[in-house]
Amino acid sequence: MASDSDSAILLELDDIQAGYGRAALVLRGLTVQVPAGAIVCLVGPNGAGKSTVLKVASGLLAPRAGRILVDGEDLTGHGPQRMLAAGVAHVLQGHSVFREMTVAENVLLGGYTLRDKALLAERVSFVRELFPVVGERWTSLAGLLSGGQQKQVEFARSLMVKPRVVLLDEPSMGLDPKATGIVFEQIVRMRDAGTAVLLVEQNARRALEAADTGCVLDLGRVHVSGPARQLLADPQLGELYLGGRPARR
Ligand SMILES: Nc1ncnc2c1ncn2[C@@H]1O[C@H](COP(=O)(O)OP(=O)(O)OP(=O)(O)O)[C@@H](O)[C@H]1O
Repeated sequence: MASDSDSAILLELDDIQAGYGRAALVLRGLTVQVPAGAIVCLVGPNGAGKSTVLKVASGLLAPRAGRILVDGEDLTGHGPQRMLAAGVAHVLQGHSVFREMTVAENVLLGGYTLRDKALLAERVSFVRELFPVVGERWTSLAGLLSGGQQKQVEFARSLMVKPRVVLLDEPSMGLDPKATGIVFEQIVRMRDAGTAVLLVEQNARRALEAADTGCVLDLGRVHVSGPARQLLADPQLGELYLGGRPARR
């Protein structure tokens, strides 16, 4: 029988090997666990395979070996549609709002599979409350919003189907420090509202400050993992992976 701590694992990638075409493997025995209600952050050098981990988790890239478990159910080999139905939503790198559509239209695209009108209305009010700017700019063209606001529209769209875990690929990409701060506050709010988060970020220090757990990727595996605060305080990791020494306390 699973122990309490086992049963709290929502998403598990177990000993994953994955790569592209005939090229060498990118992931070489990678294991990551995302507990329910937690933010797990993957950090590592450029090209370490962080985005590849998310693609495997959402079914965009089939692993060559290893298992993908959602709430203990083995979903290895299933595509994005099945993974989304199981509660795994993927917010891709870059900007994916439709600029010529309104915020409302963008968000509602995320709920197009919801047949139940009452449920759709409930999800709309949930995301409008969680992301106030989405509610305030509901009828605006999405292209008129700032980069950070557009990112929140993407988050809102991904939450329409009430996922259990959201995969976020470089959410701060292209944002200034202030907008980055707001986006990370919203990620914490998503977690506090009950959605687990698996996050990939270049801005490793800022991401680890928001995260519960950090995993450092190197050579296609998780090299070190632990409480995010512990990783932030480790001078060697700071030097190697986090762009310099941690701030003195
Ligand atoms: N669609 C693809 N086809 C072929 N190779 C790819 C593809 N996507 C990524 N790769 C290769 O896989 C490796 C890992 O890429 P990935 O994007 O997962 O790394 P990353 O850690 O997210 O990098 P970055 O921090 O630069 O975004 C790289 O060598 C990259 O060139």
